[in-house]
Amino acid sequence: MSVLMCGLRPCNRVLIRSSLMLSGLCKNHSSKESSHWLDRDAIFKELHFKTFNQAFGFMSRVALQAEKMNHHPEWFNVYNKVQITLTTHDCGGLSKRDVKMATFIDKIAPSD
Ligand SMILES: C[C@H](O)[C@H](O)[C@H]1CNC2=NC(N)=NC(=O)C2=N1
Repeated sequence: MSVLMCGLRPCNRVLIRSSLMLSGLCKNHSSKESSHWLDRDAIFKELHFKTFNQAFGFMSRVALQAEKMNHHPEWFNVYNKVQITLTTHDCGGLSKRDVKMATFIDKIAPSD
């Protein structure tokens, strides 16, 4: 954990981490010595909403942005919770598109 990430809000830490990693552009740090567990470069966030309708409305906005960017989240929704994983499948790791999508999501997501 770099000194940059200590003391920052989790979402800022994640964005700082992904920006640091992106300096190498799409580096895939998959661990070769793992016992077949998938180790991937991705960023993850869980969002909570007051209602299912608000959660679904948020997902609709992200879906439109995903189509506009041609960059789609991996996500799971149950009732008022949305779990989002961002990674770039074309390069098997993180790219600037993930940071752009995460920034868009942070702008429209409800504050903690
Ligand atoms: C063919 C199509 O343009 C590609 O598969 C796009 C679609 N959406 C995508 N979404 C994500 N997260 N990563 C990709 O590499 C990607 N590639």
